[in-house]
Amino acid sequence: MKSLENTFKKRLLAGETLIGLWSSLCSPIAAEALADAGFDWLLFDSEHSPVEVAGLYPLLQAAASGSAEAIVRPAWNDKVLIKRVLDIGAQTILVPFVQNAAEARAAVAATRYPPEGIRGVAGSTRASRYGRAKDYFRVANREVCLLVQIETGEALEALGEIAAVDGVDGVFIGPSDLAASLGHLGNPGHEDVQRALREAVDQLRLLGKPAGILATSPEDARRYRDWGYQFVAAGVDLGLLVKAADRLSAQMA
Ligand SMILES: O=C(O)C(=O)C[C@H](O)[C@@H](O)CO
Repeated sequence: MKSLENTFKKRLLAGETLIGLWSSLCSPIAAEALADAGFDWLLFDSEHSPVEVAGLYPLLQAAASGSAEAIVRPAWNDKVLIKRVLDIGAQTILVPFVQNAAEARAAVAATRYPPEGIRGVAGSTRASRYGRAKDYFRVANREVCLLVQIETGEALEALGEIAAVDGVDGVFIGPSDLAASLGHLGNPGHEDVQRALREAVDQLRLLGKPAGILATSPEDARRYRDWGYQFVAAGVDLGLLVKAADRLSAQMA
């Protein structure tokens, strides 16, 4: 038995634009249903949802049969959390709150087995197909896709050095946190924030590093895609559910 190829990474590095959905629901039923909704990727967020590593496991299992590639956002740039998320079979991870090149290098090291990094070794995990993937240790480092998240003005200042870190495959800009950091909490649509988002993608394009972002409306998602963001979450599952429920109840009022 062979290791699974990371097709998200392959497509991203080939320059494809990949449209995804952000998942905060922490529901294996929702994960299974959404994984076949036609998105290229589905991100399970354990930073801003109540799911822990044990709860991520059934989400990854549920999404595995679908056409969307699973991505996990660990709660923090923490080598233990990253190791545990990789062990349960996530191949692509989005590491939040990376502020400078040193933090980006720490994230890279956490995702790599020695000698390239410091990831701890487990014999039988979902990642190694329970030890049956004979090529696993040979290809594991290569198949990890590391996306790092920029969330502050300080991190934007360091964008060039973060993007240049070997092993960083893509840079995701978090509009909500960036808005807060730039003094516009709750208003990522503010012109200062939008200008910063546009300048960030322009800079990343010049550096040849894929840029990602989260939108909460199709209009925003299309605009970000048109600006050159290459992996774009077009919405959040919980938000979609709430909007649809509110609309239905209003129609019945
Ligand atoms: O800054 C952002 O934007 C994010 O990090 C995404 C948020 O955590 C949130 O909107 C996800 O539901």
